[in-house]
Amino acid sequence: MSDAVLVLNAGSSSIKFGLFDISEIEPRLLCKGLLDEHHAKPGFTAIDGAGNHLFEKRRAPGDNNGDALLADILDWNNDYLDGGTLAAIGHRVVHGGRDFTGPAEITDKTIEKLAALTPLAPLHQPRCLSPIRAIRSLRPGLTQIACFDTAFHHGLAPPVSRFAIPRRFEEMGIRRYGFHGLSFEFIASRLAEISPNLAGKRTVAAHLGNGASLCAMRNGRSVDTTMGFTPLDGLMMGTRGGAIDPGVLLYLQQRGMSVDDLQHMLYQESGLLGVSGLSADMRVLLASADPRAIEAIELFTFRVAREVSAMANTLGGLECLIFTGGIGEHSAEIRQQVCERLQWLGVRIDHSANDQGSECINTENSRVDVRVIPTSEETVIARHCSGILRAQG
Ligand SMILES: Nc1ncnc2c1ncn2[C@@H]1O[C@H](COP(=O)(O)OP(=O)(O)O)[C@@H](O)[C@H]1O
Ligand SMILES: CC(=O)OP(=O)(O)O
Ligand SMILES: [Mg+2]
Repeated sequence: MSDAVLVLNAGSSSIKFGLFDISEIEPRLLCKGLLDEHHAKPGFTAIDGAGNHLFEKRRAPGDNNGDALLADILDWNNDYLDGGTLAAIGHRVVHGGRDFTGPAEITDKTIEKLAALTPLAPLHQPRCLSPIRAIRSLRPGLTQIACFDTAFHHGLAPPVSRFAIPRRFEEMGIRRYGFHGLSFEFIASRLAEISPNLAGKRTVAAHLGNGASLCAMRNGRSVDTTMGFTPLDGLMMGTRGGAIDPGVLLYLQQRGMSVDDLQHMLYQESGLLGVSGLSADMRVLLASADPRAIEAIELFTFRVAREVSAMANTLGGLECLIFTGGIGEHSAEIRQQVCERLQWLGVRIDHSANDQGSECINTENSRVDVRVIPTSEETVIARHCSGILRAQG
């Protein structure tokens, strides 16, 4: 066994990991899994690239110390690699701010700069930084590389990147950054693999997971996206409401709501959870007959379709629509509801292809190519790590 990289993807609702062999230019997935701190018995499970169960380690109920769980994964990796070397750990870091426009090797200075961005992604940044810090103390000599959700969008320029507020705030870095860039970068690479013709189309990629955003892209580049300065903007999400009239926030503050309470409401109590009053999990809502669940789903699909139209405006048309993320990949019902609202843009889906979750789900007479493409942020991170390690020799 040769060199490998371990990738950690700390999202808002899960911590995913992937172990990749990087002896060839294109990293090869060896195994992947979920680190589950909230399970009754915290621990992790691992499956191989074909989905076969490989390993499970569980701790006693309540023993959810993140550092101990990471130590378990590192120990298991050691056994699994059987003499192979763990060359680096790659991390998804949600906010790179102004300073990080591409992958970066982690140093104490990097950690300090990334920690300073916590107010811009309070749900995510601490979850990304905590394993980085833990591994620095568990394996001080091990190379760690941060790959940023914001980096794919770093070429966004005015007017797309700009808020209509006084310019002095833009000089402070208050602009639209965009997120889910590692996922969109993966989608762009898949489109190029499927056909160069597809990659050149005016495309909107819909990453619909616990967090959700759209990316307008063409020829492998982001030209617009729905998230902004923080991952609160744009679409409705599991616990985030997306775009909101800022006057609501002023009003609530004037009525005595504290900044912390407001932050909690916007990041943790809104979205599908807030509107349904039942759950942030789309599966639960789709299975429910409660009218509030139905209304939450209706608002979700309405907002996706509305923002797809806005992205089509930036692109000057819509030729390709991609669904990805936990909801986008797995829910035929949500894809159908979104596509129904986009018929005026020429979107037509084949219901049986959609129900089967086929890759291509548009009808022959659809003006828009509609695809379901499973994303892999972990693969993109492994590619960046491999590139950096190769460049270092
Ligand atoms: N079969 C399904 N039908 C509808 N929604 C699903 C399905 N499977 C997963 N999901 C949704 O996907 C969400 C998780 O998406 P994912 O992209 O994995 O999350 P994260 O944003 O944490 O990376 C879950 O909250 C759930 O709502
Ligand atoms: C940026 C973001 O919202 O990430 P996630 O989907 O993992 O919550
Ligand atoms: Mg995610």
